[in-house]
Amino acid sequence: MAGFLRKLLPTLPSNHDDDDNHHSMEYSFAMEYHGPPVTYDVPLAVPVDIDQVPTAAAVVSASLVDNSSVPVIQPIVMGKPLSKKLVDKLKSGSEMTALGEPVGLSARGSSGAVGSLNGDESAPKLLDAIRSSGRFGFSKIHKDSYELLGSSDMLQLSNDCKDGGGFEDYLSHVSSDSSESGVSSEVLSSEDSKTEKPRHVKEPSSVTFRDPESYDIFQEESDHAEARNIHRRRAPERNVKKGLCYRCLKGNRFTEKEVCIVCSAKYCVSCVLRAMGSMPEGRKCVTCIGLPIEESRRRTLGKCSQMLKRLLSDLEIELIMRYELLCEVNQLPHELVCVNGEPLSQEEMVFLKSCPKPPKKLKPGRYWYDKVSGLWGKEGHRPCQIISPQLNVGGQIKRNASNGNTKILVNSREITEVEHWMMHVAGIRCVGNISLWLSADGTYQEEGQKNMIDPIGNKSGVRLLCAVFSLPILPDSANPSGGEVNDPVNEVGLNRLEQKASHKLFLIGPNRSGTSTIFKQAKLLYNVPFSEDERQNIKFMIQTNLYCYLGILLEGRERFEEEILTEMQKRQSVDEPGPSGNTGLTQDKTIYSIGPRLKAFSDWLLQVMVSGNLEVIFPAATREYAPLVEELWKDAAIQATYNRRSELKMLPRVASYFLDQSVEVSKVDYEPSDVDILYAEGITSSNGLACTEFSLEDVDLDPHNQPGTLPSRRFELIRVHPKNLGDNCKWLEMFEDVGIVLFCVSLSDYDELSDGLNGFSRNKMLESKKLFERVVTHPNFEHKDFLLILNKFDLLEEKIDLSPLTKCEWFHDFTPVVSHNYNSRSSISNTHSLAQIAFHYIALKFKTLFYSLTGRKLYVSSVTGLEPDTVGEALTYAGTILKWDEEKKPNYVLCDSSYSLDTSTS
Ligand SMILES: Nc1nc2c(ncn2[C@@H]2O[C@H](COP(=O)(O)OP(=O)(O)OP(=O)(O)O)[C@@H](O)[C@H]2O)c(=O)[nH]1
Ligand SMILES: [Ca+2]
Repeated sequence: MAGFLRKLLPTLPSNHDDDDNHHSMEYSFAMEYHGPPVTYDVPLAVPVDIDQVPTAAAVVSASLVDNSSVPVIQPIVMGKPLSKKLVDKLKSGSEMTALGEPVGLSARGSSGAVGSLNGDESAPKLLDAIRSSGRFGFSKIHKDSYELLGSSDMLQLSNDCKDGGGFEDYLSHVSSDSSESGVSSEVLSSEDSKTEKPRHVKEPSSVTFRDPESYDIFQEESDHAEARNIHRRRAPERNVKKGLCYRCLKGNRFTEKEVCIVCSAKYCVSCVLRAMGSMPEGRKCVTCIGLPIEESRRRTLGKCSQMLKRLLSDLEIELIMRYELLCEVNQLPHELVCVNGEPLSQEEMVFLKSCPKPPKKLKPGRYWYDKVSGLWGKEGHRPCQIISPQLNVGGQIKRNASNGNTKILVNSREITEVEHWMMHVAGIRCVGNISLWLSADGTYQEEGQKNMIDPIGNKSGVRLLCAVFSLPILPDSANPSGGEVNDPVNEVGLNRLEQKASHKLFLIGPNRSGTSTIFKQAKLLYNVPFSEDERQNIKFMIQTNLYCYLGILLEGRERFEEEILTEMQKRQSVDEPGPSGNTGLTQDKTIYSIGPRLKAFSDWLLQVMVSGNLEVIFPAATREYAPLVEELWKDAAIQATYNRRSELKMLPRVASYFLDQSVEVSKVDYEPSDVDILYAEGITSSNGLACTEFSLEDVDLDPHNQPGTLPSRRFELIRVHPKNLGDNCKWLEMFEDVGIVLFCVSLSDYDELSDGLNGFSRNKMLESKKLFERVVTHPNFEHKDFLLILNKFDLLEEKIDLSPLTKCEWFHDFTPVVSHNYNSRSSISNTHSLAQIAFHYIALKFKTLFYSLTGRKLYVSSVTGLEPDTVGEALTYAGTILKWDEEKKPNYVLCDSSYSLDTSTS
């Protein structure tokens, strides 16, 4: 509208003055008079006070437009390709009157359709697409909607213009307009077109009346200064009630809608094509054409909704999505990306984006870049990817770029704790004040030294870590590019973690509380297969454990044998005092005695165990010793020892499960079953960290919902062994983005002693409590939900009758009122067993403790890790808690997911 005013009042200051100078202006200006004084009255030219000129205010609310019959002057938007009808009219030279349809020229320079054909590298492709499509039209569009130019029309038109010599100028005029000031409400005026009108084009009238319904949105011309900074310009905010279509103001939040990538206006299926036109820059309201996109929508570029796909043909969609991705105005503004403290120049941005491995999902922001290794991350954060090294972009990397505090310098940058931990896990031990060089091929080198340290990407444990922490994976010999291709862990881990918004469940508990059992149970429960690698590891672990169990048996055997021999000697000395020279060798034999061959094996095995080398020797030695295991197991002495296994404190409960099938298990070709895997002690990866993903159907908070109709959510279960958390659990800080902490405590701990260092042992429940306190109070978990898993309920049931709970001093006030019905379990009355009462008591102890530490509520589950049901219930519970959390937060999700909502309407 300001443009319109300008035509009437040529003296108005205009931000197009520069451009206007190119054109022959037919205005006359009054000059200041310098001549002699005059005697007659001079007619006064009163300066125009702009504020006094009556103008119609722009309609702000679309609701006013909706049902009014007032003719509305609509700004003409230049970003629209000419409609077929219009082109015909232009060619035939027919009168252009008040048009019942929107008018536009595809002439917005680099941002419009024609413009992108001129300037864009993709231009040939786009042209080809248009050419090969022959007559290209939005065939599916209803009624009087817009049509994209057919190829011949478009070429014809531009030829026409070239002949006339004016259209090109016109294009450049408009394009400089759009890039400098970006005015989207330019009015095609008689003055503008007088000198540059295309040959066959009749002069359009200066005021164009249009269908009041064609646009709801008005944009005021931005003021001059503001307009020069294209990135600060935004489409105006509009007050449309949530859920309504911005054009027809109908619908609700479940109505399928398409969103403008600039102003986030949402349009329903019947309005979207009218509101967005032919989309020369992708999905933008026509009034938003030429404006930079809303950065938060960058990730949705090129991702078309189902709704649009139904309205348009595949080819049209493809083209629009390509415009959306490639047109210049939608590109990330280079100066908004800062690398090592310096904003990028246009050239640097091109450099960065066209290198072999450009940063993925680049957004405006501040980044650091290690040119030597190619590591790339957000300023103040750990590395998040590896891009091509040696790019000449940004400034020099700073020591504190990633805000590390390890005193370990890698390529002049102080690395973060998580990187330090990774190096630690990878076997690169380094402590304070060391400076390393990490080259792009993944080798470390100490500054000033020649020897290389192995590429750390090689180790599978490290890869897993990288995946869990979304760290980039350094290249290694098998995968020199370090890329994601052919990299299963990275593929499955890193990428998936990034893509799916999965909730992280963080499982932790003291040694032997059963976290690995629960982890494995979850995998079995949700059918997450164990990888070949994992199976192999588990097999080796089971076999190694078997030798350990055998060792414990053999040690027991020795003890039992000695006991009997001492007994016998005592008896002998009592029976026949005096020198005992004539007692035969046969008398030394007991039921616990073994032959020399097995004795030699036994001695060797026990020696190995004492030296702590069991894991080094096995499973490699399995082939060699398998026959001996069979012989040993079948030996009467071993069987006799095994029968007294309850006296062997060292022998874990699960041992008998594996010992019973020791012949099978010891074989080279042994394949562990699911139950074997579940019962196996220890977990696959040596660093005690494991993660798995699974889906859970959404927990039903609404009782009216049909079962099975709920969407499922992705969960990621991460299990960490406390021994890998360092002193005072300092590594916990790396698990900042977990959704909920599952803290596992074994209920059977209460009467057990830990085998503490230096012979100092403590009650295990108190140890568990200590770790619980440490984790709960860790600053990282300040606002996290905690679900306490009280595990091994079966063991509690087993022993509570024999061993009172008060054996643990923390539980000194446990005085259950055992009801009279307690012993008659069949009684219908709702009596709790002593174990259940104890469970509730322990749960309350932890809840009280948690509340005193955090002021929040602790959730508790009773679990038997070896039984799938209880584990499943606990995990579902964790999911429900997370869901409650989401419900508590304002619901942005529904509105923003309007792309994907596939609920059909009208
Ligand atoms: N009876 C019974 N045993 C269980 C239960 N959960 C785990 N266990 C056993 O307890 C032992 C320790 O369990 P893990 O899952 O290995 O414990 P952890 O927390 O991983 O501890 P680490 O062994 O130190 O890694 C294993 O022998 C399990 O089979 C349970 O609910 N009931
Ligand atoms: Ca274990």
